[in-house]
Amino acid sequence: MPLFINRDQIFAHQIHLLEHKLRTKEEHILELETENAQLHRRLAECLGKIRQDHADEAEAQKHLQHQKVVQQSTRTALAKLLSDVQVLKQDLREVFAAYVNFATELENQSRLLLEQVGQACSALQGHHGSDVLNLQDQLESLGHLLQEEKERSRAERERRKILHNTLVELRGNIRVHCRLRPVLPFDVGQGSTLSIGPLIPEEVVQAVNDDTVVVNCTRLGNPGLNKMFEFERVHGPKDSQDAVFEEVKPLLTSLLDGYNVCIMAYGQTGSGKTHTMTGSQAEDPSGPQGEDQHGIIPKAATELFRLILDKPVDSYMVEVSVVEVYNNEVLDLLAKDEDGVAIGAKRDVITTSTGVSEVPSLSYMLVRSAADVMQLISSVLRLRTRCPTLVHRDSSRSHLIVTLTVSFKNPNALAVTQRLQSIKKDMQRKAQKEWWSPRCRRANAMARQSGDERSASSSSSPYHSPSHSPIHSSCPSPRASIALAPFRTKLQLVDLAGSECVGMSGVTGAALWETSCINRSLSALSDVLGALAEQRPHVPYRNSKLTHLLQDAIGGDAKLLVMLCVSPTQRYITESLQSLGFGTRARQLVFPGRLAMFSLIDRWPALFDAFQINAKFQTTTTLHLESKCMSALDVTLRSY
Ligand SMILES: Nc1ncnc2c1ncn2[C@@H]1O[C@H](COP(=O)(O)OP(=O)(O)OP(=O)(O)O)[C@@H](O)[C@H]1O
Repeated sequence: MPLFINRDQIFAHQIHLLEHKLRTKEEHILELETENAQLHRRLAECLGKIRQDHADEAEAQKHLQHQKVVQQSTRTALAKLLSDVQVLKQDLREVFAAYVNFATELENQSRLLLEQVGQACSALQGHHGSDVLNLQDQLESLGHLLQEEKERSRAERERRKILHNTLVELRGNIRVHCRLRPVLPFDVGQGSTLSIGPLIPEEVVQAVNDDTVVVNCTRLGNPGLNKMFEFERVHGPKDSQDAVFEEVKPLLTSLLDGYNVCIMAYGQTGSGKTHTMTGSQAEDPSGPQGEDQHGIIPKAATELFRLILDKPVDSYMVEVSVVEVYNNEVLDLLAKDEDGVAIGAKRDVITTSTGVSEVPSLSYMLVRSAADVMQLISSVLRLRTRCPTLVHRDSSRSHLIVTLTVSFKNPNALAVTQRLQSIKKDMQRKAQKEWWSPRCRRANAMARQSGDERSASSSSSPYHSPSHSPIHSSCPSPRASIALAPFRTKLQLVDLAGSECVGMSGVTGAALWETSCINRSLSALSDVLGALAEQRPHVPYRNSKLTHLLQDAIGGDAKLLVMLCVSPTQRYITESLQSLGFGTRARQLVFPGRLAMFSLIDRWPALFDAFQINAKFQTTTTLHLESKCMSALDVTLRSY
């Protein structure tokens, strides 16, 4: 069989072999290239490392160089320091040597000086010993004199204090303050047909200073005539509620001192009585209006509880009663029916056997804070009788009397207040029976100053009889007289109904009857003040329920403050003059205060005993007080 070798196959085989070889070579080349690349990379790394080593070496060289420099400078500094230390050591040695020298020298000098002083002293004692002793004696006696002077000035200060308190107390038994309200829109508006004034309100009443009001009466047919009225304090239209209360505040202290206190607002309708007593939002005096807008009642309650806070815990208890006097009837505004609804029950006023006015079955509420008081009052104020008048659309037609009764449990306070109460009753008795003669008083004082105290006091003054002295005779010893029951004083806060005339208020029918009742009770109040001022034996307290209710607060040693509220415009000039006249008459009650002053002079010894003041001081104080009282009386009499 022929052997055919296909050339194409051979070529193909060779090509295949060659391609295989070529691939193998190419793979070998690739491997070599990869190896070459790795070698290149390692070479680069080695080169980098060598470069880094070079840099590190350079840095180390630099550092070494720096170290060498530092070493060099340290060595130099150390050498300098060593030389300085050597110098300092040398200096120190020199200073120490100098100090030793100086100390030795000083010691020598001191010794020398001491010797000289000793020599001088012995020389002085030898020559002037008696002078020194004299000087010492003089110094000692001057010390004694100084001590005596100090003692005298202390006693004088005490004396002044007693005198001041007494005079303030006696002068202040009745005070009249006046408050002018600002001109308000209703001073023109409605009722202009009845108005006697012009449409543009003309201010005719003005406060000229702190204690004087002037009324321009030109339009009343007195051309160019100005009437002047003086009161203890006059508040102008710009005076705030706070300023008004500031003048009233001291009465709260008197209340806790054991005196009955009454603060009443008097004036025609719309003159600002309710604003002054309760604040303008009368039915919610504890409400959102600022405290500076509160009237005397809330502020007095706050002050009372503030004062009580300073006293021992639980030594005082405060109860509130609220009544209104309407058409000469007393209505208990705290009385409630079975359902607890306030009804304003009718009550009566009586005078007890001890001469105190009382309202049987009157409701009292125990209060523990001013907020309690105001909550109570605001809850009953809506019951108060009101009626719109031509002058004031929210006119109160009744007298509102808020009474805070304070009960004292403190026996010391009780002792003092009981003594004062006894004196008060005694003075009231005497003031009603007898009339004081200035000439006799002056004779008494002069007689007593010349030492004849006993004869003067027993012969001419009706107030000197020991039988009338509550402390000497009618009262048992002070301690024995202290009753166990708590002692009570009353703070009566009164918002009187308006004192306007019927024509001005424009009321008719039932309201006319109301107005007539209001005017009658106010005139009864005026009569009571008049009777007290004139020292009439009978004071007509019982002519009206209002005066009967306020009996304990008017006269005697009770403190009464009448706040006259006055509208400033021409339209109300007649009412304003009437109010100012009422205030002026009330002020004349100062006179019984003077009587009380002399009644008290008779009782200085008893009072001094009560307060354990020593005998020598009693004598000097009595003489001093009497002479002061006499001059105060002379001034008063001249002003009458
Ligand atoms: N000093 C005052 N400052 C600002 N407003 C006042 C002042 N006094 C009174 N007023 C305002 O005058 C108005 C009448 O005052 P208020 O109700 O106090 O009179 P009133 O004398 O109590 O009258 P009434 O006897 O008729 O009850 C009220 O709107 C009150 O806010």
